[in-house]
Amino acid sequence: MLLMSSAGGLTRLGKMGSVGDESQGAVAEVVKELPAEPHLQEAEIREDAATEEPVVDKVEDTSVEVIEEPHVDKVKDVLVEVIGEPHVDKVEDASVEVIEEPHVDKVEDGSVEVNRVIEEPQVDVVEGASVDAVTQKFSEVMGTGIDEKVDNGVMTTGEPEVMGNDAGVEEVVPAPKRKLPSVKRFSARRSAGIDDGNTMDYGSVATGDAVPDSKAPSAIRKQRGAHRFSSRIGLGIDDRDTVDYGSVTTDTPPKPSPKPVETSAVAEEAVPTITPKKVLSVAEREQLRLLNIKRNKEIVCLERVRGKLVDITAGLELHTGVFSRVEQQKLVDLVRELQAKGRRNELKERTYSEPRKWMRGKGRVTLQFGCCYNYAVDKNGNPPGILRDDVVDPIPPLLRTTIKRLVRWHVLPPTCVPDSCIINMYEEGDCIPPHIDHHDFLRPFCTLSLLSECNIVFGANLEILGPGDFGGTLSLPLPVGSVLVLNGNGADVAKHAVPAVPTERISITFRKMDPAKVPRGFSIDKELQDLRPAALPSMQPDES
Ligand SMILES: O=C(O)CCC(=O)C(=O)O
Ligand SMILES: [Fe+2]
Repeated sequence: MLLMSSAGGLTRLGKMGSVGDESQGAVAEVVKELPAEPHLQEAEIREDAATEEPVVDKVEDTSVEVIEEPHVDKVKDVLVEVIGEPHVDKVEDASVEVIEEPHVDKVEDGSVEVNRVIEEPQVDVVEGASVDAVTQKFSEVMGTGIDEKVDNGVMTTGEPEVMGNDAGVEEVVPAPKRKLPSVKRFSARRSAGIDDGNTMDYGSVATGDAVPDSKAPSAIRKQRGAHRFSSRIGLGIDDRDTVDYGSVTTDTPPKPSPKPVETSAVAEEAVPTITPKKVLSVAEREQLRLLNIKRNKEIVCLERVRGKLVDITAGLELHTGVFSRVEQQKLVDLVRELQAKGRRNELKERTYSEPRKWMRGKGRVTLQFGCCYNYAVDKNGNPPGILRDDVVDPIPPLLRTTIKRLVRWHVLPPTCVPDSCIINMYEEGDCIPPHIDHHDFLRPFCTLSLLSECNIVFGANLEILGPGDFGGTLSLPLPVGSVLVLNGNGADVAKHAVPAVPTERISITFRKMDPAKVPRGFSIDKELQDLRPAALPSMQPDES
């Protein structure tokens, strides 16, 4: 199998409920020193700058506030307390998928297997049609590496680099080799409250042909109840039989080869024929793109929450290979350009925020578009949430294009098109502390990763182990160019955090505002209305 999910290694971090009596004091100490949520201090730090107040005092206040479960005025029907972030004033009807015993198929030698069903998009499938064959054929036609090969963990991404307009292509650059994140196991035994000292394999992110950790030979086998994931299966394409799929049709027929010029000197020799590259149509490129996106919708993480086993990450989806290298570079260039503008005060005041940094894990640069999100009660007494009377800059064109792509490429549903975004610029050591995204934003929302891979940690109760160090039940690598979609329990039961990043990273979080909470005078961009997902590859063979 050539296609594989490049993401989804899972590791378990920390210990659930391990803050015992003796360590609690120490942890509390650490937390007191910690900036709880860099954004929390944004407004205050700006004020500090004006008033010359020491920043540390403010940070201590905020940090303490965070471990005291602020802002949770009302939590109804939610099996987990929202600690740490923030700003969840009211959680209503949060759906919690409680996995009752009948859903646990097997408990044998400590193993727990849970049936999960992959949402499979509807697709017309031609029996025996093979993605490999088609991508190979595309590859031959284009003369560039579209096929995807996995060799010792190094994958050549199949996708040619695409530049140009939204759907079209102006330039094709060979894709780079990139290392696959290793597939790691995590033990759900303890998080599921089954602490018998044995490690078990459970819930590894399904990865198609990804090679599991050698110490975890059964990481994939044990998912018998669940479906193994591959983008092919995710697309409803059964590739068990590989059939050569015939030629690829294009809108632009190839130009005839130039006739070889005969000269007396070479008349008898074979003259090489120049084979022109076929130009794929926009539609074909789009289909190819869809085939190359890997969609992991089976991220399972069981925790016992108030006595019940809960899949706290149900609803999470990791889409990898979404944005090409060139597209990523354009986004990075834009972010840097916006940062430069922010520094020159060329953006609206609350669009750009660059908090003072004074310790590891303190402060990320952020850029907000569409709305101003207030992370903590500000100097005017505004509560956390969208500030209805503050304006920030509108979403820049490239980010609007990115939103359109996310919908068209089946990453986000057309029913929840983002109308706001926040860019997080992490320098080495920066982090985002445990939080649940505010309910002024609808679900699902998503985060695009750029520049470097890092882990995001999930858990019903994330531990603060030190500055920028958070322990949770699940640590999920976020490859560059990937998009993590947060929904369901994954958005509302599990908290998430990004521990101190090893190297510079940018993420862009796209969210749709609750229509009742949008800034006054806000109107949705026409460009973002009536978006439709692209038709999925139909795999019809060429009949010519
Ligand atoms: O940087 C990330 O991947 C996560 C960002 C995030 O959690 C947020 O913006 O709310
Ligand atoms: Fe978040």
